[in-house]
Formats: sequence, C-alpha cells, structure tokens
Amino acid sequence: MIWPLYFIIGALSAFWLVWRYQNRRMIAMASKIVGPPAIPLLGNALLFMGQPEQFVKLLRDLTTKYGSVFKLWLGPDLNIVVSDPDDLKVLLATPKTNSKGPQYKYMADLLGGGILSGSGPTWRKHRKIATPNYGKRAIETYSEVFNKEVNILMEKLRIKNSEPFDIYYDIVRCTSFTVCQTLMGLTREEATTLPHLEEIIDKTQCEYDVIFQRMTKWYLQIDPVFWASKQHSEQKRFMSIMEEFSEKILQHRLEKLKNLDDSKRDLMNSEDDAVINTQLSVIDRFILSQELDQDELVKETFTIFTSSQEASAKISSFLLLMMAYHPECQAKLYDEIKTVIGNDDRCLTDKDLKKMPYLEMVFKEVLRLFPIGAILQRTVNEDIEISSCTLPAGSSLVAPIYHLHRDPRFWTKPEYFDPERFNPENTNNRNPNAYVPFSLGPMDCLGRFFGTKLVKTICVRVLREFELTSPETYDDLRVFISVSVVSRNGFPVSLHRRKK
Ligand code: HEM
Repeated sequence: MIWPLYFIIGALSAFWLVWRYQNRRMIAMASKIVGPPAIPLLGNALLFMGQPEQFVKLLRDLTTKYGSVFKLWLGPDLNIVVSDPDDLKVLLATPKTNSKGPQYKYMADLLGGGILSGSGPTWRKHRKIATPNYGKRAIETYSEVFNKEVNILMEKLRIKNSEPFDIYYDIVRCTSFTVCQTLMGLTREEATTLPHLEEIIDKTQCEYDVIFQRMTKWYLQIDPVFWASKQHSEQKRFMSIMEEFSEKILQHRLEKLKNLDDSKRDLMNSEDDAVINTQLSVIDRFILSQELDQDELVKETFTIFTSSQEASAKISSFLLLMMAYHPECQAKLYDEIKTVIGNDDRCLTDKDLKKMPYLEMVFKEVLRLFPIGAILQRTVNEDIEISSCTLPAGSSLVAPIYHLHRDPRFWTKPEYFDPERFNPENTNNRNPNAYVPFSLGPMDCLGRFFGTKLVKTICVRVLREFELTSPETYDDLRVFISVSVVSRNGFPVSLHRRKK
C-alpha cells in the first residue's frame, strides 16, 4: 500500500530537481532578492490560503517586512513585488514586460487570450483593431447615448422611496445598455432582447471571484481539483450563457454589415483619434478585419462588454457611496454642479465636465482608494535592472497598485477619503508615479476616456437631483480584492430629492 506513495514522492522530487536545474539561472538571481522563506514545490503558496480580506493585509505586511522589492514563489512562478513608484514606472512602460503574467491564464479561460488577458501578436493585433473607438475625440459621439441612458436611470431612481438600496444594480444596467449602443453598435431594442443579459450582469462579479480564487489559491490551479469544484460548474454555466449572448451580438452586427457602404469600410484603414471612427463599432472592426476566428470573436465581444460596463458601474457606485459617507464633499460637489449646469435636468456636454475641477478631484480620489486593476502582473521577457536588483527573465513583475495608492510614504492618512489630495498644490508636491489608476505603458487601460466620461455623466446627473445618505459610515466599509476592489456590503445609499 505504501508503494504508490513512494512513487508519488519520487516523481515529485524528480520533477522538482529537473525544474531547479533548468531554471538555475533564474533561481540564482532570485536568491539575491529578499522574501519570505519558501518550501519545495509550493513555494509561498500556502500564505494565500486565507479569506479575501486577509490578502490585502498579507501583501501590506510583507511590504512592511521586506521593503519595496521582494520575491514570492507561487509554485514554480517567481513573482517580484515592486512597490517603488519610480521603479514601477520604468517596469510597466518597458517593452520587456509587454506580456501579461501567468495568472492571467485563468482570466483567459473565460475571455480568450485577447485584448484584456492576452499578450504577444494576438493582443497587439486586437488592441490595434479596437483602438480607434476609444480615443478622446472618438468618444465625443457617445454623449447622446450616455445622456439618454442616464435619463432612463434617473426615471428608475425617481420612483424609489428614501429606503436604503444598493445603487450598483441600477447603475450597472445603465452602463451595460450604454456599452451595447456605443462600443458594440446595437440599437436599444436589440440590446434589450439579448439572451441572458440580466443574468450576465448579475453574475459577473461571481465569475471574477472564481477567476481571482484560481489566481491566488494553489490547489484550484490543479486542473482536476478545479474540475471537481463547484466553481468549475459555475464557470461552465457562465461560459455557456456568455457564448449565446455574444453570438447574438455578432449576428446583429453581421446582418448590418451586409449593407455596409464602401466609405465606411475605408474607416478600417484609419487609426486617427477622430469622431468619424465610431461609424464602425468595435465589434464591426473585429468582424471586418477577418483576423479573428469564431471563438475569438465570441470571447472578444464579451471582453469588450465586460471590461467597460462593470468597471464604469463600480467606480460610479463607489463615487456616489463616498459622497453619501462624506456630506461636506457632497455639498461642495453639488455647488460646483449647480454653478455649471444650473437647476435644469439637461444633458451634459464635454464642455460642462471640463468646468468641474472638484469633480475631477473626487473622481481621482475614488480611483486611488478603489482601483479597478488592484494588482497587476507582467511577465519579464528579458532581465531588467532596477535601483535595488535585477528582475530575471522568466520571472513575473507584480505591481500592487492598491497598496501603492495607500502607501504612507506618499499619502498622508492614506485610508482617509480626501479629494484635496488632488488639488494642484498637493499634486505638485507628490511623486506622480505613486498614482497609476489606469496602469502605464503599452498595456494601459484602453477605456480611460470612455470610463471617465461615463462615470462623471452618471454621477453629476444623480447628484444634481438627489442628496445621498447611507445607513452606514465610511468606517463600516469593508473592501477586498477580487481582480478589482469589491465592497463587501455593496453600495447602500438612500436618495432624497433636492429642492429646486
Ligand atoms: C473607469 C474606470 C477604469 C479603470 C480605473 C480602469 C483601469 C484599467 C487598468 C488598471 C487596466 C490594466 C489591467 C491589467 O494590466 O491587468 C485596464 C485595462 C483595460 N481596460 Fe480599463 N479601466 C476602467 C474602465 C475601462 C472602460 C470603461 C473600458 C472600456 C471602454 C476599459 C477597457 C480596458 C481594456 C480593453 C483594457 C486592456 C488593455 C490592454 O491590456 O491592452 N477600461 N483598465
């Protein structure tokens, strides 16, 4: 009976020795970098067995103990956690880290190896095809849809009483319909009849939880263990509805593209940041490029949807929750809104938003505390020298953005919500690299202008009409990381109509 056990131990030891021999250069270079003691095969993976809330504390404690650069072995993956802002700027911007890290493969299971979770030629090709729809000028054309969808959101909010409710669910519907009619190119009618739309909207966070658990729990990275888990059946169900959802979107666009005139087809050759580019949707561009097979089209369609509606809804909800928690900031922002747009419930323009500096400060403070890319990982393709060490080729760079944004070396009272950090004087006195909400370099956020404008449009319209309170206080807020930052208790707010 004992022989099978000897066999397994022997096979694992042989694997470990061969692996050490093949990676001896990386291991030798890693030995010069500090980090917690690792055990054979698992490395430091056992440190990550706790609850999601403990993950934030764990990384903070390790940074306190080992400093701005330290190593963590997750099984055979050497992760180098860098929280020095100047090093991070160099590391995220260099082409030597122009590939997503190995943990993104769990995201790629769902989204394919394309624009959000992929690397190399596929990522480059997809990013190039999609880019014309995301530029500063291109998104000017989306103002009408943004405002129209916010009108519908406002109608829903007007019929609520002053009982607390989780505002995220109304907002994420608004952002989802907005994305369908802009980046995806659907009519509202087509969007409302998409199969499983409601279920997808409601289950997206659960799916990100599964992905993040696989990224951080070593035993879920063993395929047979994952296949036997309940997370796998949840993921399978989600993937099947996601496929039907995306296929329907593609079907709508293929139908429209049958009658596409040549002038629009020529837009495929334009890479300028121009208003005219949005006459083709991102999905149209993927189809017309003929570069993607059917599976890639399905997954990239869902990626375009989920990367935009979820992030914008989450940041809008955090911003409104922060206003409910901080009445003095809300009053200041309301004064600014009233000065710029008066009492009318009119559509917002880009010009209006530009005249609201305090809104920009509040938005930045929300992104500091609740970043969408809370922890980023990149593969180091060639050795890179930084101030304190050399990151060896084959290792992974980990950028702990959440922790950088709360690092007391750069932020006084980092846990406090204080938009004044972003007034011109305070901004000038701080290291600019300590704030990277949209990441940096060639793999930075493609949707920063889209997201910024949509979040601001939603929040200004809601705050213009309602004063927000919450049954909870900022001290009650519990957040954890699950790809992005998640609020344990959701976004509970009450709405009170303002007097005209
Ligand atoms: C408003 C809040 C948003 C924030 C703070 C944010 C932040 C980020 C960050 C940090 C990344 C890098 C992720 C990584 O390397 O793992 C990223 C990537 C990306 N974001 Fe956003 N995002 C936001 C909204 C959006 C929106 C609205 C869209 C689409 C319209 C979008 C599209 C993308 C895409 C396509 C990528 C992948 C880029 C690439 O790897 O080439 N994001 N975002």
